[in-house]
Amino acid sequence: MTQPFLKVEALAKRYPGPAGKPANTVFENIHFGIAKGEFACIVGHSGCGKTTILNVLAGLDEASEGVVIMDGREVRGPSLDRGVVFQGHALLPWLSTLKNVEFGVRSRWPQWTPKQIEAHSIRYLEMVGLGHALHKKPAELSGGMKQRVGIARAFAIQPKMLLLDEPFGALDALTRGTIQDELLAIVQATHQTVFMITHDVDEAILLADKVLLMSNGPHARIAEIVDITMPRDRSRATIHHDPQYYRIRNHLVDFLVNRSRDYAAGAPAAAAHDPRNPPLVRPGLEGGAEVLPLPAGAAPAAPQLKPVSSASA
Ligand SMILES: Nc1ncnc2c1ncn2[C@@H]1O[C@H](COP(=O)(O)OP(=O)(O)OP(=O)(O)O)[C@@H](O)[C@H]1O
Repeated sequence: MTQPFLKVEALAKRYPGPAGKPANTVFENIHFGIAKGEFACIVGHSGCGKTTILNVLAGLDEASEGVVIMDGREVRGPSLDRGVVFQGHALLPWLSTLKNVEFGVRSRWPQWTPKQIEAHSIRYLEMVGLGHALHKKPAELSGGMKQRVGIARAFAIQPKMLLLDEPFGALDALTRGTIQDELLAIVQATHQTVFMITHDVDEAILLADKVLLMSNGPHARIAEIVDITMPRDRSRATIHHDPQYYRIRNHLVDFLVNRSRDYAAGAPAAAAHDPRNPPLVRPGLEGGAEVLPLPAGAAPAAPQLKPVSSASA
């Protein structure tokens, strides 16, 4: 089997317990892979450790155990190979939109001339619809515009991997939808490899090739990996017409409402044994699970989810 572009093996994060008490294990036994050009979303309840995992992938935090390999090399510390967009936009307030993007571009290609840096930066700002706001300062921008600058800045350094920590979490629904569409278009055009945290199941289905479902903490793990096999040319306006949409959505929502807790309690996927429901999930290797195809005749109208392996991309 070919190695995934990003490989996460046996990752764990533990914080020391109070004197004499055992360590607090946030998550452990985390295994997954992301292929080049793949868009992976991670979903799970608050506090299960999603941001910690993203920070470890970014090289901004260290895991207590395990290893992250990207493009054949172990991740040890931050690098311009990985672009990060946080929920808070993290722009430099004294610099204009353009200068904020140029800052990253200059660090990436220090040998470029100012003209090259400017042209490259403008191209990415235009991609997110900010060609008209190049010289505005962050304070003059709306929340959505600031987040667009963050996205343009991250894409402009052409990272090998883009890490997005709930980038649209603070935006109103309309703005969020528009930027989701823009992100979808840019990712389709650039074939960017992406790891994104979201709490929004619909956002995950719209954007992702696969969704990693984390069980509740402590001792959280990747309980299931769901391949989103709907055609890649998705749009918010039409995605719910796809016959797979509600089956996948119900599966993800049911995980968050019921199974995430069951996995945490050590009794995963009780629904899988209910004869009224076709088996959908079975535990996989190393703490993951596979989403299985429907048995023949179980739900003739619903196209099947592609089987996935828990420990590889
Ligand atoms: N310094 C620390 N000491 C002990 N526990 C910590 C420390 N820092 C973080 N944690 C714990 O690690 C857990 C994971 O935090 P993290 O922010 O990664 O979760 P999350 O899934 O991203 O949550 P959210 O969805 O709310 O952003 C939390 O339960 C938090 O209490």
